[in-house]
Amino acid sequence: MTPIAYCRRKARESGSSFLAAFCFLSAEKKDALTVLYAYCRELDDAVDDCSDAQVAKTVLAWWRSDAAKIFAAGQTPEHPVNQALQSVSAQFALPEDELTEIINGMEMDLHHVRYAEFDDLKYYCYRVAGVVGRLIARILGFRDPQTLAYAETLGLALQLTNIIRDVGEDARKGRIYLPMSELQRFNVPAQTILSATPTPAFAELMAFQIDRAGQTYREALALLPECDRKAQKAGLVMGGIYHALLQEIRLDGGENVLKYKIKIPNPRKMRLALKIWLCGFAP
Ligand SMILES: CC(C)=CCC/C(C)=C/CC/C(C)=C/COP(=O)(O)OP(=O)(O)O
Repeated sequence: MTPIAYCRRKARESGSSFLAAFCFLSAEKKDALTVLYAYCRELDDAVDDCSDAQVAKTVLAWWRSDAAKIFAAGQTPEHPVNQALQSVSAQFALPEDELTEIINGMEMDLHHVRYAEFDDLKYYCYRVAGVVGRLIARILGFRDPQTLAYAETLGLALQLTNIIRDVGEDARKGRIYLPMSELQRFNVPAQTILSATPTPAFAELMAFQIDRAGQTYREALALLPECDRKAQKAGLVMGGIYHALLQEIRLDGGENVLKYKIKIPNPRKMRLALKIWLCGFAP
């Protein structure tokens, strides 16, 4: 199997919310985003598949050394995803530090099961999603460098939405991403989340989290220069799909994230993608 065929299969099998956004792109950009997606997915799976943090650390160290070969003259990485990324990085001038920052983010996840302040959580989000946004923006193309700031902020909005949607699932793994200072401010003991027993205080905490994530989409969009709107359309579709997910969570009452994972059905995702591609996205 060729490296790109491997990445396509990996992306297809993931059933990600974002693949609908790739449909309207040229084959070249679609393949590049598929390779970047496969890289993020492989790293995520590598960590998730290890029940022991020490083993996960070793696996990530292997990925770090194999990914370094992408940028080392005359070297070929061993993993098919890194091999595919070698061509994509050269073609779209992807910076090494942004690609390795994603590995740093995954590693952070092994040590941090709690974040004290929102700024600590934001730093994690930058590493696992902000840089992904920047890399996506580089593949899609831009004229104004401020587009990178837009993409980084949209990455934060998406990651905050993901954290909100997955509060219950993460709690079952003993993880709470919501900042501890905010749990205290809203009088929500960690045990409420870990034992999945919604309370009025938890509902208020979630309403605050949902509002802030919504505000982050608006901040991101305000940063996108007009001249790059067309080139960045596929990223806007990704943002639109996740923004619709945030609205669903809000309409569902917010606190139900403790009980089940809210999803947008595939046909609605495709309709949304087409609508945003044709008419734009205004959160
Ligand atoms: C410019 C731009 C587009 C910025 C966004 C950057 C970006 C895609 C960040 C990833 C954040 C995220 C929530 C990943 C989950 O993916 P998943 O496939 O696990 O999601 P799923 O669980 O909803 O399918």
